[in-house]
Amino acid sequence: MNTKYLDVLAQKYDCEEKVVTEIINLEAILNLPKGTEHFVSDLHGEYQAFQHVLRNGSGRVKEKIRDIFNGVIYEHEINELAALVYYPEEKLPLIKNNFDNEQELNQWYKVTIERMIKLISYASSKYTRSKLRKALPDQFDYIIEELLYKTEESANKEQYYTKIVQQIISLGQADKLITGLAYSTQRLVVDHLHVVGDIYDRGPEPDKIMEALINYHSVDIQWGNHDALWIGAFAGSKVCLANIIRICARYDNLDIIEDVYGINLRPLLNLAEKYYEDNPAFRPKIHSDKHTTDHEKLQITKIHQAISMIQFKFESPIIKRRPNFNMSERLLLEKVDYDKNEITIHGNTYPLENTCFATVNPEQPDQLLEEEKQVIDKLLFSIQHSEKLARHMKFLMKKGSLYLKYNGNLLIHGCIPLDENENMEKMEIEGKNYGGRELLDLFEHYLRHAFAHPEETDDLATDMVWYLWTGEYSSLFGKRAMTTFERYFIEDKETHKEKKNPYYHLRENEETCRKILEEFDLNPDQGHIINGHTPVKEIEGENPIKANGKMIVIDGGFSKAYQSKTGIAGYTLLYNSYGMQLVAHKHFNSREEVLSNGTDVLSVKRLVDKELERKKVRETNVGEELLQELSILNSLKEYRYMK
Ligand SMILES: O=P(O)(O)OC[C@H]1O[C@](O)(COP(=O)(O)O)[C@@H](O)[C@@H]1O
Ligand SMILES: [Mn+2]
Repeated sequence: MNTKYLDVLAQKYDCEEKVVTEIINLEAILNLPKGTEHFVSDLHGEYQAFQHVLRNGSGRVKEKIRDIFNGVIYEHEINELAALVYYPEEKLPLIKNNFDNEQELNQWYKVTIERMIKLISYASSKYTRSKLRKALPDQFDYIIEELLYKTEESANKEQYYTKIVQQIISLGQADKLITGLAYSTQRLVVDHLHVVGDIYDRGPEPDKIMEALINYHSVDIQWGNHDALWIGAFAGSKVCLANIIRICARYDNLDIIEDVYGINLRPLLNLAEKYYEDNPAFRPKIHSDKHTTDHEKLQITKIHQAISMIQFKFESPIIKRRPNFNMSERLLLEKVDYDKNEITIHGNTYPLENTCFATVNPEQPDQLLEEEKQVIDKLLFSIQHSEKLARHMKFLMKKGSLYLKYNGNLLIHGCIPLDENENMEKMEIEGKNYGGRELLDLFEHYLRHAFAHPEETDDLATDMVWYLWTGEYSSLFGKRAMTTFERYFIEDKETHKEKKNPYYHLRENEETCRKILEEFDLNPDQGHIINGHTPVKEIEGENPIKANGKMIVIDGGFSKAYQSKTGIAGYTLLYNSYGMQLVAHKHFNSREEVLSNGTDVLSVKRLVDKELERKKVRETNVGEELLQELSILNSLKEYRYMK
């Protein structure tokens, strides 16, 4: 070990006792049970449902409450306490309304604070004191620690405890303390959160999800295809930019672009008003809780057409300058017979409907009008100068990656592209063939390069981000081609089908999954692949746990738009020291419902895997880092203090 480095370290550990204390501390942590990991995916802008799952820890909060209080307090009190932990600010006034004198209220405060302290003590039992301290609300950490370490047997202590609580109440601090305790409990119940992709698109509040993640104590993100699309737009890809606006228009979510991220849509609207009319294929999908007027709907329909046509035009030059993307079949504007209003794809000719080709020059269909170019340039400028979007995208980059190896598992949104014979599919990039892990690493390299060079709009890295959205060997897309054009303009549904990568049926086989885990240097006996991206259709009997438990698919559809297909409202996965449990969530109606009757969204749990022995921190990613630190500290001890 480099002695210079040890000398620097010795400044922090300037006596033997300090080194020894830290060594003992790390050893102790290594022997604690591993913290609980929480996996979610395909949030698709559904902030309300997501934040509920975060607050209740996919049912963990209720479970802990039951562990302590089942048979001790009434069921309605259990529900009330749970609702208080999830939504303290909203629940407190509701409860307080029930009391008509101060004495009763104070008694309730006393009992509740005591119960919450018990809950925190239980929820933190597998953590060190230092970790617990970090989870406590700053302004009350001293007081809570005092309350936590009171010993029930001692009468003196009991008095002391009662006095503290009385003081808190009489000083008007009880609500704040209860709120702080509630958030600490939420935090202790889940140690680390994994978001396995697709935060953006379709739903109304992706920005709020981003804010929640930014404020979350410990999180990582595996990018989904929709997240990559947003990153691409911010990184200078005009075709990605057109896509995100198209999807927002389609789902009646343009306010995300306009109000949340502050992008002026006026130039696009002007263009849309000039060239487009009403068109049934482009009317927004309206959610029931939105009050969009007919006039607004018409405007959105026009914008939707304008931006879709811009998108199709931008696709052509990329396809032409990147022959290795192998997408010439997707040069659809060139396959249209503009006189006959039909298109020939794969040798079949189809009539076109709901077309909106007013800005298309049949001689050169991918040519953008000057106005279209100006609109997209202005949009790109505003997107890249939105402070809020910059903050969100930087966070996606900082915490995100294309895949993650974590505690022996492989987390990936989409797939590992495979051929029918289970071989890693290879893609040629700059004269070399890449497959499997190597291909994914290269994709990630390009995405990061594109992000670091937002001024480049047509280079390979930027085009590659779009490829990740829609290319046949993209690990995020996992399908052969995206049939957006066909779905707007061709009636025959056969043309709408998007053929999935063989991965999606091969992943049912245990052997395939083991092979993939090995490709990523993971132990196939212990590891699992955790996937999002493809909604599991419980309704049709599909099982999210595949390949003898090696493969877990957790996209159950937080996305409201997909819930009729899946039949549930999303899966989440919990992985604690005892094993893995999959939770299927029923529809989340509203926080009001949870608040008023305290009943939770009922969740069904399924055991995926049970650890034979309780898993310790030593066997985790964090443990690996701690072991390294430990070895450095041991070197320091020998070098400085054993001479
Ligand atoms: O349901 P929509 O809005 O038509 O979107 C369909 C498109 O979304 C995709 O499924 C990609 O989105 P997901 O990652 O959510 O599956 C495309 O394959 C498909 O073309
Ligand atoms: Mn996806």
